[in-house]
Amino acid sequence: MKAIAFTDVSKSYGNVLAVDGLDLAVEAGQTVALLGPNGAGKSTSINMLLGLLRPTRGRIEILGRLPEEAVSRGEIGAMTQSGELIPELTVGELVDFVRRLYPSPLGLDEILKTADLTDLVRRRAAKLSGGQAQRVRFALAIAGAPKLLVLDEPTAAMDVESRLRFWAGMRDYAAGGRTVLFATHYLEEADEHSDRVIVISGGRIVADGTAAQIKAGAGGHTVRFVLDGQSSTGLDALPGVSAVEISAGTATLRTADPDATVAALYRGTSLEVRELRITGADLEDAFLALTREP
Ligand SMILES: Nc1ncnc2c1ncn2[C@@H]1O[C@H](COP(=O)(O)OP(=O)(O)OP(=O)(O)O)[C@@H](O)[C@H]1O
Repeated sequence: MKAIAFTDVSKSYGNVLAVDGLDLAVEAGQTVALLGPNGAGKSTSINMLLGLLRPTRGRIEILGRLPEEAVSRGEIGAMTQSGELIPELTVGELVDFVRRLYPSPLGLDEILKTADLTDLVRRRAAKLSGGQAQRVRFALAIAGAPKLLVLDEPTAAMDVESRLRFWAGMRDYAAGGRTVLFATHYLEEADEHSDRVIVISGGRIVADGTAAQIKAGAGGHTVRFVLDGQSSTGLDALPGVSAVEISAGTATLRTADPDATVAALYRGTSLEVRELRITGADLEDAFLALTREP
């Protein structure tokens, strides 16, 4: 049984097609990053997965059930982009209150430790910083020991320190064989904290694999050098080159064979090449290549 199964799922808002025929299967135990630019359809997909929105077409199953059923059985924990905390309650009261609503919750101490809130247990919610409040939302999401944890841009309000603590907690939680799906704009988070990256753009999946596979699929390497005012004519015909961009006097060549490209650049052109740099494609290059508007 799959943890998440989308079969030909679409969602329209009036005449805006937000999600366009999504097919997606996630095995139990995977940690999946959902990556995409603004408006790609990430939140819409997550809200359908949580049973908060119904698809216009297609079918969604979570752990073999309809999303609403999985939610009502406490099998999905979620951290969405909104969600008010009750300001008068302390962190400890709030977490304990929510965990008691579930049939087989995690222990209070375990939740507080996983979300790194032990030192804040007596702090009132009204006095929490943005990053601390996000860690409380994370604690509430894991309180019922859900088999599937869904996080929509979980680190949006967090500083670097809070992010590190948050990801350590998420990894602890996932390590117990649970399934995690998180949406993010941060490529490095997808790279570091997931074992599968799904890139969506315009409501469709445009790439699906490990971060390494997606990087490799983006055209291998980048050769950059300072071109200044010299002509860029012919750069796109150099061996291996699949794309050329000129920006602020710098030429960026995407190439499958950086050695051949550089050799031809020196031997086959009369350009004065300065500050040459060769890099492997990173996830950001891949992401931009995959989600560029046609
Ligand atoms: N309630 C709504 N009514 C009308 N259009 C909507 C609604 N919610 C989302 N949309 C549109 O659907 C598309 C997908 O939006 P969605 O919020 O799912 O994207 P996203 O990938 O989560 O974006 P972001 O990264 O900005 O949160 C966008 O074009 C958006 O404007």
